[in-house]
Amino acid sequence: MEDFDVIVIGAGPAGEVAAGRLAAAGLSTVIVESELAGGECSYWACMPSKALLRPVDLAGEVGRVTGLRLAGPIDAGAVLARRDAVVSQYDDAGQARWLDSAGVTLVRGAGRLAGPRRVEVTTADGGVRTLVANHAVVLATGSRSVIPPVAGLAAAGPWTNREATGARAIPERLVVIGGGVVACEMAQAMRGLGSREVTMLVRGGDLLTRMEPFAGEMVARSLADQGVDIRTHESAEKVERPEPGGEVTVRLASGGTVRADEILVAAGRRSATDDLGLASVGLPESRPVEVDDSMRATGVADGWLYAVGDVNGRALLTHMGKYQARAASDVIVARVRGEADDRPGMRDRADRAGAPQVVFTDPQVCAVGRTEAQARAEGFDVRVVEHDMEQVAGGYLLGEGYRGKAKAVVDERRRVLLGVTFVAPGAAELLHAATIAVTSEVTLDDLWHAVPSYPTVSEVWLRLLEAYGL
Ligand SMILES: Cc1cc2nc3c(=O)[nH]c(=O)nc-3n(C[C@H](O)[C@H](O)[C@H](O)COP(=O)(O)OP(=O)(O)OC[C@H]3O[C@@H](n4cnc5c(N)ncnc54)[C@H](O)[C@@H]3O)c2cc1C
Ligand SMILES: NC(=O)c1ccc[n+]([C@@H]2O[C@H](COP(=O)([O-])OP(=O)(O)OC[C@H]3O[C@@H](n4cnc5c(N)ncnc54)[C@H](O)[C@@H]3O)[C@@H](O)[C@H]2O)c1
Repeated sequence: MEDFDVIVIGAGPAGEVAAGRLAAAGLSTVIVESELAGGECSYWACMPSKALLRPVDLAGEVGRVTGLRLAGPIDAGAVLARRDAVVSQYDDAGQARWLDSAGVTLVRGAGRLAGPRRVEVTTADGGVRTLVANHAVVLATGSRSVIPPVAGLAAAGPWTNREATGARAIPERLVVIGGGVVACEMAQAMRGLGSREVTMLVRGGDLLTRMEPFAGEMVARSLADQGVDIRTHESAEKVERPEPGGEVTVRLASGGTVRADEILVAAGRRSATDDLGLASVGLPESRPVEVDDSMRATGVADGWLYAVGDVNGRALLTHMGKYQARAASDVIVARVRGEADDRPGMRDRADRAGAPQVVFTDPQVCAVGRTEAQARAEGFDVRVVEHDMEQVAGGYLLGEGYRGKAKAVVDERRRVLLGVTFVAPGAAELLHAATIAVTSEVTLDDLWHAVPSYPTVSEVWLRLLEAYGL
């Protein structure tokens, strides 16, 4: 039996941030990892997907600038090699060194709760190590892809985010199940990198349904212009792949058939809580771990269990998992020291207000706070202002055919922003200004004095305020 002040299970971004901060505060900290330190984000999600999308994005930009022209198609082989470098050739030695330098003990194996403050780790050789926490256990086990129960789908060996972001070659023909973030980003990447046919099967009528409706519409238009075949109100009824790795045939609910070389399932994710021993501490299995705003698991006596990142289901985003990890670790340290545990940084308020997110399609979708529909459903006195971003000098200058749209959702009672969405090429870096305004509840009258430079796309802020009537 080995004892530590805190045990963290899962060394993805959320777990690593929690462990690093706890160790920096002087608590003896162990982190348990069953695969690669760095987690889904580093090897099979954020990092490789953005490495694949970056050249596609830039090619789109070049295509809009008069006088510039790509010399030929994107060199997909070089892009895949660059992706391999971005994921450190799927080797976590660098992350392990960082943990070591931060004073965190890394234990490799699958962690499982075995009663209060006790974790059993099954190691690669089949051995079991028992760890005991003096103060707290932090669950940071992330999430896994959902494979819908479509006949023949699981047996067809579909791609999930792992195989798509880790592709060894670009498939000639790809069929994608889903219309969410992974589906849109990967459809864009594969088409841009050379797939001849990309077909998206979208259950409902729209893409990116958690965003403002115009976001999904603009991304759909752009994907269609690039040759992606988007089939809305369509789903796979049966999947056949007689030869492993051979052609896939998808029978559609509407009666048709799509044939492809690969099938990507991008139908959402579920918290990685199977086989985590949650029942041993009285929590339901196979569900997100419910937490309060200090990230403490609800319903666990003595409050020693915390959950950060995808595993708690609050916001499946790396930056939000890391934000939650900072709150949880500071709270744990304060509670160990007997200090106030409710200082300003110690409670999650950003998730409730609407986490910021960028979808790295062309155009990029950047949103923070509530959508108009959410704000109305929550009973706010809502007013909406919108502006087309190509009408801003900075946008117009970015290229021929540049199109963008901004929308702000205003709380009329307080004259503050409840949410902002930008959909435009290269808009990602615009988002943080909106995040500051929404989070800090800056009044529109104060925003008026934040003068955007000419001629930048940020002048859209001025246009939104003018549209409001300032
Ligand atoms: C294709 C794709 C692209 C994405 N792009 C973005 C993006 O651009 N920006 C963004 O913010 N988010 C993005 N996300 C979401 C992002 O990847 C996740 O929100 C993030 O990885 C969550 O971090 P985490 O630390 O909670 O979990 P994870 O990154 O999933 O890490 C969890 C870790 O826990 C380990 N683990 C699990 N169970 C055990 C166990 N029992 N014992 C020991 N170890 C265990 C796992 O091996 C893993 O290393 C993307 C997701 C996908 C699928
Ligand atoms: N740039 C980013 O920030 C980024 C990029 C990728 C992923 N992510 C995160 O990862 C998470 C997972 O992404 P995702 O795209 O897998 O999920 P998602 O929830 O965004 O989209 C899931 C899609 O699958 C569809 N779907 C669900 N069940 C289905 C079924 N049975 N049959 C057919 N279609 C079905 C949904 O209608 C939806 O279109 C997201 O919550 C997102 O926040 C973030």
